[in-house]
Amino acid sequence: MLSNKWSIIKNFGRKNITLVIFAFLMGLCYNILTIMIPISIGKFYELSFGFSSHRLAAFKFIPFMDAPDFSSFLVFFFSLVLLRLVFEYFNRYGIALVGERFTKRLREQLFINQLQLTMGVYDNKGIGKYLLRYSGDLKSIQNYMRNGLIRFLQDVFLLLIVVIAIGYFDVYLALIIAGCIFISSILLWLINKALYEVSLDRRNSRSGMLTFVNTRLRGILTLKAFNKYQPEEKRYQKRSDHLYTIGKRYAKIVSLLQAIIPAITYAMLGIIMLYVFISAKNPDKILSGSSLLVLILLIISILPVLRRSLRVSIVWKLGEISFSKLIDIFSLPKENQLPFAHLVLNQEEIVFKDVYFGYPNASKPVFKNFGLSISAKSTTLLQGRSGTGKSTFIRLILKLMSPSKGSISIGNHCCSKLSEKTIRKNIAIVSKDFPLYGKDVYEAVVYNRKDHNKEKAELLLEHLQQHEDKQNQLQLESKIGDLGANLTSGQQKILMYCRALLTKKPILILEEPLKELNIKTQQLILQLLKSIQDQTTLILLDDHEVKGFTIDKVHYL
Ligand SMILES: Nc1ncnc2c1ncn2[C@@H]1O[C@H](COP(=O)(O)OP(=O)(O)OP(=O)(O)O)[C@@H](O)[C@H]1O
Repeated sequence: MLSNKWSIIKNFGRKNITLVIFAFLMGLCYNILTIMIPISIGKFYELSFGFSSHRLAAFKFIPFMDAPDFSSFLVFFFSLVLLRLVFEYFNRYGIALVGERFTKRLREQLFINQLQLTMGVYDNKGIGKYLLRYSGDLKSIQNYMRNGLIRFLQDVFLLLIVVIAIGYFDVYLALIIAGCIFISSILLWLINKALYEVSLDRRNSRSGMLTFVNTRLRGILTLKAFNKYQPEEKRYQKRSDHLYTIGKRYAKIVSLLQAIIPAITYAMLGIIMLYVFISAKNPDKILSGSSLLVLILLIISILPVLRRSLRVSIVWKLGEISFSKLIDIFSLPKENQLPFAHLVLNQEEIVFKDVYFGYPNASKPVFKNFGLSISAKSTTLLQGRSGTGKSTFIRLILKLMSPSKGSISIGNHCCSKLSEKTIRKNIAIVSKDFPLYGKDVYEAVVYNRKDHNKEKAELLLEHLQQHEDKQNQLQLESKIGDLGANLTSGQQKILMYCRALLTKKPILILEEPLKELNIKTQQLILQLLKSIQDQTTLILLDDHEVKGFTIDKVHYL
């Protein structure tokens, strides 16, 4: 759906058609009134000094052009000013709203998209690449929508009607102006092309620096503990120097662009003056005082619009870069492309058949022809030393990763045919690889925050903490810090149990089930597990045997 820029824009346009038409209509009215003001000044000139121009009479269809006296002219003139104010306000507001709505939609899609990317994508480029980014891109895209698209179309339309209005007074002059605009556009398009290359470099270099800082800050404790300030400073400085060099190149081209646009517009005025001077020698072509005044005012009133239109190609180019970045993200592989199915997998056997899995950047696979079957409502221990693949097993069963060969199935359902959400609805986990998440205990253990869940959570938490020291006991309101950083490892483990047990899912996976817990809490947990053993498929992963518990099957990794 979001495969290219135009499909994104069209999609938005379709859903916001009323707003877009409103902004355009307001712009149209505002443009017409902008042109009517210089024309009305010509009328003022006629009324005040008694001149009369047959060319100005061509605009008789405009109400005030017929004004018999100065006072009725003034009434029309002030109505014109007032209407222009109203239309300009609604036009600007409409365009701004289009920009705001467009980026709102994009940033929401971007957020969901980044959450839904497959694990392989994060592993490939580093999670930092997908964090806290894209605000600059969204700004360029907003600018593209507002100034590059809607306002630009409006400006072109205004320029067109002004050139036509000038054509009423003098066809040759209108052609000269149109020619000048055309030549200037080509010249500026060429300069902007050079600017595009530098802009691309500058943006990539800036993005690289953001990722750099992000990674350093995430590892800040190690940096501090091992006194790594100096090498990091040097690396950062190197990147910063590179960005400065690109910045200088960018500044050179932008300065040229900024200086050349006014020069072009003044040169155009010069050409027009030359034309008027030459045509003044031809008695047939002499323009009356009021027509000349209207012409000058028309030309002056379009100068800012002309400048804005000539600058637009950089808005397009920057928007283009940002759009292509976002489209790249939208086209990365995502989870849950398969439909969600309401399946309760409490009677199904879990089977790993000839599973082959290796991490993309690792030299040897973690699993090679790995086979295993786990009966429903049984208790299985997967025992293996560090690095034998316990965490990888969890990732595979949760479909965070998929095997390159072989299959994983739950009952008759092959996991490759089930959406990730369907599978995860049936599995609860206690593992250090899935840290606590939320600002307080309640948020960390309960997903559905309805009142009756709060009571259940409170009771279970109290039960699980009965053997903990008073000062270590947590309340639902206790703050947990970033990913549980404020808590001891024992408290974290208790909350992980609380989170897993509250969901009452048919499959429960426990990595190192008793580690970090005091002896009495270990006994408590074992009792609790025993009480659910006959309704739950329990999978324990540990590097040694788990005592005090009936295990149906042990599988050595
Ligand atoms: N993202 C990754 N990229 C490359 N290799 C990885 C990745 N994650 C794990 N590995 C490698 O895969 C192998 C299995 O790792 P895994 O984390 O599954 O082991 P484990 O049994 O859970 O170990 P531990 O008990 O120490 O957590 C290890 O050799 C590890 O180095």
